[in-house]
Amino acid sequence: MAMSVHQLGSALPDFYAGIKPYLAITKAKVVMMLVLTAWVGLALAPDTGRTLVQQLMSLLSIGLISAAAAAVNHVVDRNRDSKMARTRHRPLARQQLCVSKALLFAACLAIIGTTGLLVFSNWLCTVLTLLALLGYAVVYTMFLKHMTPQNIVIGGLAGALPPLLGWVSETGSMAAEPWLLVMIIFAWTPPHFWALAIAREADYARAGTPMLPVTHGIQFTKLCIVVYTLLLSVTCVLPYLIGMVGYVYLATASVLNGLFIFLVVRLYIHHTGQQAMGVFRFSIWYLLLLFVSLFVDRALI
Ligand code: HEM
Ligand SMILES: CC(C)=CCC/C(C)=C/CC/C(C)=C/COP(=O)(O)OP(=O)(O)O
Repeated sequence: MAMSVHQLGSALPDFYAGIKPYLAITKAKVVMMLVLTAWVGLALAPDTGRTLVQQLMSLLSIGLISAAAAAVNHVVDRNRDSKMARTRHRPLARQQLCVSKALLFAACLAIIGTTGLLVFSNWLCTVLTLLALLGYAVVYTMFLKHMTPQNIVIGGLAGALPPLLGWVSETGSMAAEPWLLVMIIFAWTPPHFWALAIAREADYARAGTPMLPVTHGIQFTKLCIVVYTLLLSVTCVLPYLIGMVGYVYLATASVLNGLFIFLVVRLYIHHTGQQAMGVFRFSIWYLLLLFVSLFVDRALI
């Protein structure tokens, strides 16, 4: 029987309430950023004559596998998440979604994503994306995160891989250029995360997670943030130096790096929790604008 407009109007909120917990465990905004960086890797790769549909389906598949990794992270961390103010509202921490449903959802995302990559991309891209999934969901979430304050430095490699995944989805082989983009995200991750960890230090201490500000103190963490931000600024110049991109990128990167260095040095000198959150929020804009500038630069050449 056809549904009336009135019935449809009341069914839609119910449907949304049903899928909301599933959406929440995908870390959708982070995944969108990961897909953007994969897209840039794809756009900068040599043209191999693939169709737009093949390219978009490859990016979608990388996004689905990343979302699966995020869902597993929610399952594994549900008890610790329930002890932290920032994460205690999460569906698994609040027992609003059960483990088996979340794992089934993650498996579906991973299977659809893997099939998508095999059909629309190539085996090397598929294997590397699955390695990134394991790197984040197993190596980082199950082991490193709870073992060492270097957790996010080593585990950060998984989140840094998407530009390489995008490139390889296009070419079927690795090259130095996408590795430079991986290195940029790799160097960006510690300032990105440690700024937040400083602001949320008490939360991490309560959950017993050995994040750097908890184990080595806030002042030392701020020093590490400054060191990684300087390393990031140097790494950012490399794509220009090897002729991969031009002045639009270089100018954008210079302004962004200048601002980032200013903010982290200011944080080092006089610290407030508010400034640490400012650095964290800026880090997200930084990566977004840097990768958009790579894209624009290439489009203008
Ligand atoms: C091991 C590596 C990383 C760690 C530990 C980390 C940690 C975090 C944490 C704890 C948050 C806050 C989430 C919240 O408010 O609940 C966050 C937010 C975010 N991260 Fe990362 N991150 C990492 C890597 C990345 C990577 C590689 C990207 C993208 C390329 C990224 C993009 C973002 C974005 C866009 C947000 C904001 C999300 C929002 O507003 O909901 N992160 N990150
Ligand atoms: C296939 C592929 C590219 C996989 C990468 C997957 C992925 C979602 C990486 C993002 C890294 C991230 C948000 C880490 C935070 O985890 P956390 O547990 O420290 O943060 P939380 O406390 O907010 O959960």
